[in-house]
Amino acid sequence: MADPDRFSLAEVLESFKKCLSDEGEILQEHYLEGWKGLVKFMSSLGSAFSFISNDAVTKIQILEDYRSGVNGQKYLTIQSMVKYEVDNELVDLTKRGDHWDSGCRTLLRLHRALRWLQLFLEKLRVASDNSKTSVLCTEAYQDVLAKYHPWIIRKAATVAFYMLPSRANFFEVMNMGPTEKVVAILGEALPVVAKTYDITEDLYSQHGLLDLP
Ligand SMILES: CCCCCCCC/C=C\CCCCCCCC(=O)N[C@@H](COP(=O)(O)O)[C@H](O)/C=C/CCCCCCCCCCCCC
Repeated sequence: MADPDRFSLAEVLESFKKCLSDEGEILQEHYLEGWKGLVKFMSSLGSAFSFISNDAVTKIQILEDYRSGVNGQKYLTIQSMVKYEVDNELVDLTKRGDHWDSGCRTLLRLHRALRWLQLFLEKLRVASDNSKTSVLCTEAYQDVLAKYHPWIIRKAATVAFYMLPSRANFFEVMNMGPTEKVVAILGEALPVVAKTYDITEDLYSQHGLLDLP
């Protein structure tokens, strides 16, 4: 029987595929499922990564709480969440106040990390067997995510990245079989992740939500 606590890239990919509706909406249930799958992967990397997975878990939980709350219907899709929170002034737009943990602000943090994931997976896909995942991960982090983090987080993240296993061991943890198969799955996963990212980026840009504090 499949171990529900074991990371499966195929399941993560399936969740991100399912989160895109035919109408171009992003279903939060599956979006968050994809993130939960990624957190499983982080958990298998050891305690040096706990501070990162704890932050992701906290943010996933905030969004899950909205989804299961009295206004849960408004949180079915990212689009409906944005509309509901913006229309009802439930988002702190310029400085942290009563709505510091709005759904929009919380999801923005995951959305930015999704861009990191997209870059990292692309680097991983095209890298040679002897490439260091620590270098690939650091490059992707510096390119897109580091600018949003204070010095102390950047430092801790960079130290943690040094603990990453080799590309071969990394692929083993991915639980997907031989390298060629993982590379093929990554090729399939990337457009899905990119589309999810692009739709969210456009939506947030239209509403002026890309710099939420
Ligand atoms: C297909 C499988 C291969 C790749 C698997 C990767 C698995 C990655 C899983 C989870 C990624 C974690 C995402 C973390 C979300 C971070 C959100 C964030 O930016 N939070 C910061 C800002 O929040 P607020 O303070 O404004 O509330 C927060 O300060 C950050 C705290 C923790 C550090 C975040 C560093 C993120 C580095 C990117 C992930 C590296 C994972 C490496 C593992 C390969």
